[in-house]
Amino acid sequence: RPNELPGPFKWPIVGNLPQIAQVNWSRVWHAVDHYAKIYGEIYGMYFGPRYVVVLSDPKVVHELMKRDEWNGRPHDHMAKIKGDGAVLGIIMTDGDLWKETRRFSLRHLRDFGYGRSNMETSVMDEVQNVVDRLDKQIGNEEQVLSFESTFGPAVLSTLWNMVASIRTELDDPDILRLQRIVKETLQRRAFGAGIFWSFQSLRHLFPQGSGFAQQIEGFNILKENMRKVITEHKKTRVPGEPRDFIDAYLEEHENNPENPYFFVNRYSSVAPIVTPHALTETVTYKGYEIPKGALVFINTWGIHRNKDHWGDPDTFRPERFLDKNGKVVTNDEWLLPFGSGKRRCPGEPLAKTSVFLMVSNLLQKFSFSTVPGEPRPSPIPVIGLNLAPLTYRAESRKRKI
Ligand code: HEM
Repeated sequence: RPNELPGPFKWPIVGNLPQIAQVNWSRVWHAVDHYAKIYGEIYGMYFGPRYVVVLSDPKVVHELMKRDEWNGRPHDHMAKIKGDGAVLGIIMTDGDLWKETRRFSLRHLRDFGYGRSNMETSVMDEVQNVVDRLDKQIGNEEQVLSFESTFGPAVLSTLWNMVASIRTELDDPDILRLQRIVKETLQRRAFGAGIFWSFQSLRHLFPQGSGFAQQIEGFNILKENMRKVITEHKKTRVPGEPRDFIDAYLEEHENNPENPYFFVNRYSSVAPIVTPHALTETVTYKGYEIPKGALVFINTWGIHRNKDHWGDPDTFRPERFLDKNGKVVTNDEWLLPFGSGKRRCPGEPLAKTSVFLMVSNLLQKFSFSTVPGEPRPSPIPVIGLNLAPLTYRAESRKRKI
């Protein structure tokens, strides 16, 4: 195409998959960042037939993410399957439906405490549960503990209480099972992960090998669970007196029957998710023409590890976020874990409150260290739509106060 963005040489059919494989096939974001260093702040590459625009400069990201046309989503088959044939929810929709759903969800979640000061109290209750559990597990001695699914259910519980008025116990087997299914299902549809993401129609030929069959099974279990909770709400709700988000939604739906809100996606949104954007129309940017439908990756991995900006990105040095007067710098434009602009993560208040209260309270009471004689916890993440740590073990002891 004339005026095409710079990018690696495109092979017939497979596009840039050989170049991606050459850098790192299983950690695609390394390859994405590798070519950003060669082709600059905005470049294009082909995952098989899928054209992807990669943004690697925070200024460009902040600028473009304010614009509607850069904030679409790819209309993948999976989004439709989740919504029984229609693309629904917040994460995978775009246009008016997305705007309305996002506005509706945030407005009504706020009615039930989301982002308000009492949310902190609720998160603190959950943090206390984790502290109590560790306290019991550690006893009077130090213990080597395995950390997996330790924090997820605590964060989920706060959200679930606002959505469905259900408080979940930390070791509730149903919640742990659902959390595992969400994790496994998301891991199977990790973007950029493998040939099946690039050539989506191969799923019909290899339903098992592509993970397609397992994803459908996972989503069906989640939907089944949501349906049960919704049916229960329908039976017990009092019109005009919504107890939680589901009641508010049902009320809206009753008053506007043709209104297509739905929130099957809600469950999977509990995980931090970086989903590719898609261009809703053909755009010209700095003289380059970028076609409608092109996917957009925000190279946050590369931005967060940019040596020119951070100096020593791999060193744990939290004081880098303090200014000369010891105050926390909150507006570093190079730090965008929650994305930027119109689709910026709406879970940020809950995520930040949970991480702060969880980490500070645990470290106040306990100390954690590596286990002598065992390898350090692996820095290699498990890839879902987000990157999560593998299960790890840590020597855990109570602090002497
Ligand atoms: C540390 C935790 C979290 C991180 C780092 C994170 C990060 C992100 C990022 C990068 C996006 C993509 C933004 C984009 O498409 O441009 C996103 C979207 C989203 N996140 Fe989070 N998130 C976290 C926790 C949460 C939580 C706890 C919730 C639920 C309350 C949540 C709900 C969502 C939703 C619904 C979207 C889709 C927004 C949209 O498409 O309009 N996130 N998140």
